[in-house]
Amino acid sequence: MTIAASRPLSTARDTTTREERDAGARHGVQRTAVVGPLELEAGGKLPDVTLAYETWGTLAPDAGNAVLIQHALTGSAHVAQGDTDEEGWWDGLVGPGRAIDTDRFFVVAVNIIGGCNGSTGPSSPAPDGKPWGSRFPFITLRDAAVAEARLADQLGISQWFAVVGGSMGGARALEWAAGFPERVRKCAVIAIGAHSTAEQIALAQAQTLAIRQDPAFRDGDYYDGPAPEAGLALARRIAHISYRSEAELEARFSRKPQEGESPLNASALAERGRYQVESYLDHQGTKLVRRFDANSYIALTEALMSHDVGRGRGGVEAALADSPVEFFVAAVESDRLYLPRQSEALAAALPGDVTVHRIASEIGHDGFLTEADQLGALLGRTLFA
Ligand SMILES: CC(=O)SCCNC(=O)CCNC(=O)[C@H](O)C(C)(C)COP(=O)(O)OP(=O)(O)OC[C@H]1O[C@@H](n2cnc3c(N)ncnc32)[C@H](O)[C@@H]1OP(=O)(O)O
Ligand SMILES: N[C@@H](CCO)C(=O)O
Repeated sequence: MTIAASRPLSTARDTTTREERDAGARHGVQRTAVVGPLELEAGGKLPDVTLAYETWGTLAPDAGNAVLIQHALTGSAHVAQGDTDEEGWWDGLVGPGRAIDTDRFFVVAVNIIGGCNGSTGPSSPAPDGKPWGSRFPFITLRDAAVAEARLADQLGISQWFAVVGGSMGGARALEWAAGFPERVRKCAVIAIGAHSTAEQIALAQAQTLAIRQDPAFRDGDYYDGPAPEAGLALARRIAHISYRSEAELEARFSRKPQEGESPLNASALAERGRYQVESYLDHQGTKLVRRFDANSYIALTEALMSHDVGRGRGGVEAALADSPVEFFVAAVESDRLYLPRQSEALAAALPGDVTVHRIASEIGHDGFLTEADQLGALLGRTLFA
């Protein structure tokens, strides 16, 4: 088998301490690995990349049971609860006896480069010891796959049994399949198309501008002062509307006022009470601000804007037409951000007759998270049968 190693293994080193290594033997506990310098697709360079990752289950002697799970925009490597107290974001799908059965598979999840959950990102120290901030280079999802391939080398995994992801995680999975076809047996691409569309880029730009125009942003060098929380919260509101369907928002909130507030009764504009849906979006914004870095939000949103599996490969069809990978494609029926027809177009570009599985949900894009049981049933009778 050809291993498309991204750089010599000798430059990659695992820097986990003894204690971290012992902790890493427990499932769902974060570990880190240094995978060396990374020349980036768009021309920049990261001198020494750290990846945070978690694992569940046991790697088979032939390393043939390894599954890589890729998180979405604001996700982390904590896919499943494992031996920890913290719930995972795909607990319904990953765990003992689940569709991705950790009694059978060795599951790995990696925090993407550019993120803020343990891997090298804008809030990490640059070589001068100060946070990267505005100096953090532009990264693409392809760069992320290259870095992750080095981690796979360190873990002794020459080929994944499967790479699975939803939303931005699906785009990352697709990048793995296109960039390292010999290293991926099966690939599940959920709630994402082959490339970002004009509307997805437009919505993303509104989000990044919301952050950039917050006075606290200071061109991204805000780590010695207040964070651009208002901008990040506004970005999340814009995004969250696109993650939920019109029908779900209407059924849940309609025109109801938030309890104790009156949207029509105010003596001044600034005092107007909120509709329930406004309060809900405020809450989603506040929650994200507590757990996510604004620069990472921009870096990853712009990486997702650049998503195009056909870039530099002669287009989407040429990138995938002769792929040896077995693909699974799924779309959420009510997704208004990553439309099911975009998943259909992806499937049409893949070799063979690839069915687009429909996740029945009224919720919208976030259905790939909320309908984990349904997705598990679909994966359990296809890729993971
Ligand atoms: C694949 C990935 O990597 S993604 C990683 C994980 N991502 C996330 O966790 C993203 C953030 N979370 C989400 O997007 C969603 O919570 C999901 C998709 C995970 C789950 O969706 P749902 O269960 O439908 O939750 P929903 O979006 O409705 O949010 C419920 C919250 O809104 C709050 N809420 C509901 N109505 C109102 C209101 N009128 N005013 C204020 N808050 C409200 C609830 O109290 C609840 O708060 P809590 O989350 O702090 O407990
Ligand atoms: N709720 C998901 C949606 C993006 O796919 C996230 O925040 O990552």
